[in-house]
Amino acid sequence: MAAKIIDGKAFAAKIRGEVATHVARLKEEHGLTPGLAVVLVGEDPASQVYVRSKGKQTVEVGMNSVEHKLEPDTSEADLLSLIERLNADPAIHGILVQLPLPDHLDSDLVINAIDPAKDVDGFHISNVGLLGTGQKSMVPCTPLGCLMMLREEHGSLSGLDAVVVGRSNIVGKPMAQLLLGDSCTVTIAHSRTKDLPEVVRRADIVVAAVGRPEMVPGDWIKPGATVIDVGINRIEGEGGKTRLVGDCHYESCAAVAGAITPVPGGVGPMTIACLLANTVTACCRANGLSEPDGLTA
Ligand SMILES: Nc1nc(=O)c2c([nH]1)NC[C@@H]1CN(c3ccc(C(=O)N[C@@H](CCC(=O)O)C(=O)O)cc3)C=[N+]21
Repeated sequence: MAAKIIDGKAFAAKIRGEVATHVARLKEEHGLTPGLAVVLVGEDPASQVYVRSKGKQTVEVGMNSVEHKLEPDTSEADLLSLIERLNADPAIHGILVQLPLPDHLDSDLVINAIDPAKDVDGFHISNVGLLGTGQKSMVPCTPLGCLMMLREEHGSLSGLDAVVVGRSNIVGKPMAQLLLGDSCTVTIAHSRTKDLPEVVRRADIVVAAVGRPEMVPGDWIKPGATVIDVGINRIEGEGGKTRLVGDCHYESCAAVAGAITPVPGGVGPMTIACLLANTVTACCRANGLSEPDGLTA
């Protein structure tokens, strides 16, 4: 059996279309233009690529995009004062500080300095707590994108066995909370998990978010399971060229899974679409307006 390939690129384009419709309505009916500020400290080339593509897509859906590029040796005090300014700026509805930050900056401190209402990454401790208790929050973009694809694929997720491989604060933990919120039976597995292959084999839904290239082989996958591959790893390919691979071994997993997300073109584009969706949601909440349906968890 060959798996259905979940087209994250097409799904993300659909989400961006819905976001654009809401942005147009906010402008027309309320004179509001959602604004997203992206803060990048240092010059990591991969980060610069993401920041550029976020900025481009933000403008394409009709929102304002502001980029702050800071020197790699920027002090914590300077970064915190920029965040304070953005917190106080009524034209800015979403703030994203690109991670990882250089080592001399305390990322927990920096993230928790963002106004939770503008924390479109959903990384502030208030948003983490709200999500964990089932209250309205800003939901982290990558897990939100994964949830949207899973709901589209399955309809109801109720009662399904879900295994999340990886326990990071940005993907694994919030992903597990969202799956639990949709009534899955959730296991969080990680590098110390005993009998990892056996644990993964139980799952109707596998979300791989460990950051290790092609770590999950097809013979760990239950036939017919849905595989969501969050990994984006650049590895050495043939002839010295680099290529992108996920955390799952695509060929072998696709041979047994019922459905699978490719890398690239799966979770990555959905992450950016959800960032735009979160910015519209934040703008609506900030102005006491009803928020778009279907763009939140
Ligand atoms: N505060 C913060 N929030 C983030 O959301 C965040 C971050 N920091 N730091 C860096 C990571 C990385 N990230 C990606 C988003 C989309 C693609 C994406 O669209 N990738 C394309 C391929 C891109 C390529 O070809 O390199 C795809 O998967 O199809 C990739 C990576 C968001 N991140």
